[in-house]
Amino acid sequence: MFSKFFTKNKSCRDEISVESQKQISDFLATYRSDTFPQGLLAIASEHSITCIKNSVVISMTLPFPCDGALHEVAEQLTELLQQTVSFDVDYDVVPVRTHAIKGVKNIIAIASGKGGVGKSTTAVNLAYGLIAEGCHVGILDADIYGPSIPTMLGLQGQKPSSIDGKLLTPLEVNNLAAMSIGFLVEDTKATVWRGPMASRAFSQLLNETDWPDLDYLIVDMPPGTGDVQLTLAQQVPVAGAVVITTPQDIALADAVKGIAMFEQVKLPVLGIIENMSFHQCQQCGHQSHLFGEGGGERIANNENTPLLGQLPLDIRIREDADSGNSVINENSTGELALLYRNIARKVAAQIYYQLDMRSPTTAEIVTNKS
Ligand SMILES: Nc1ncnc2c1ncn2[C@@H]1O[C@H](COP(=O)(O)OP(=O)(O)OP(=O)(O)O)[C@@H](O)[C@H]1O
Repeated sequence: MFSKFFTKNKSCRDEISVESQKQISDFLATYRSDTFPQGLLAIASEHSITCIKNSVVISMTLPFPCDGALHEVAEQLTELLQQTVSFDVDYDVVPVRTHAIKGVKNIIAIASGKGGVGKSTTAVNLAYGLIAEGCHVGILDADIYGPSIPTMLGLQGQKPSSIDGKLLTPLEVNNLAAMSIGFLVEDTKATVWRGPMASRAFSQLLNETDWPDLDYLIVDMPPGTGDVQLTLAQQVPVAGAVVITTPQDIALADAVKGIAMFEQVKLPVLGIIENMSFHQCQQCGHQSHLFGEGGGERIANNENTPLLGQLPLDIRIREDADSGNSVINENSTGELALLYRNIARKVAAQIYYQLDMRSPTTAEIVTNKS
């Protein structure tokens, strides 16, 4: 559970007019958006409306992090009522599959059929995006042969400690718990490992880390669809996988192989992210589709999986990744940060709508199948 937006101060509660109460309730009952396709109230529990120091506060518990989406609702209500409206939310994320990784609720695998498409960069920014949306997140670098997460988090050269001599304490940066083989061995040593050795090392990393309480653990998978990737996909109790691609035909063909690999091991695919979709001119705003256009959408349609978002080829993303920073930590409401946050929220929403038994849509899918 995670409480935000507001510190409750029960001593200064005012009366809220019946008319305002009704206006808010009507608005919430009919509100629909990408994040809340069935409405906000359909997934909220314990909802109440109070007025504190002349501001309206809507309290509720929701099943996935969505601060950004609630911010939009609050803005619209503030406009409607001509009075400040904010949310006081608890997020109650639950594990959608049983597993033995202590502290971790849901594992999300970030994969790509092809190397160099920006999988690790996207994994890091999605992790920060989920934190910005209001939940607790960790990242595990499973890219045993080319661990880049330590550099992208600005943690190169740092080593995890151990309190009991058995479990490793993950490193932490900007509220993100992180573990990587790159913290433990030199890059050159890991690259010569053969398949079984690599998957053993990964399994130790996953199971012998003392993870704090995490709503989501992002696992940055090694690129490709070979034996190592297949073994890892089977080894990790993944809730769902996200496939990163660029718009080139060759990357798209490999992304389709990635989706097929997850289907083979019966892991749900949450959707596709198209990275480096376009370049936007800083001066005139013109968008050039350097690597082709519409490919991510096409394969999403063909594979019957959502296109979770399209990210630009942008020098700020590259510079931040190289210097251990993130556009989200620099400005969590900047244009690029919001793109990542929207995608992160969609990933969390997909887990709920597709796989969480509390969701009416999950129940529907299960009922239809049986
Ligand atoms: N949207 C983007 N805009 C600009 N540069 C990007 C973007 N996404 C990734 N990059 C840059 O592209 C390079 C490759 O990215 P990254 O290491 O994340 O790819 P990867 O798919 O994880 O690679 P590998 O397959 O080797 O693990 C990095 O220099 C990164 O900063």
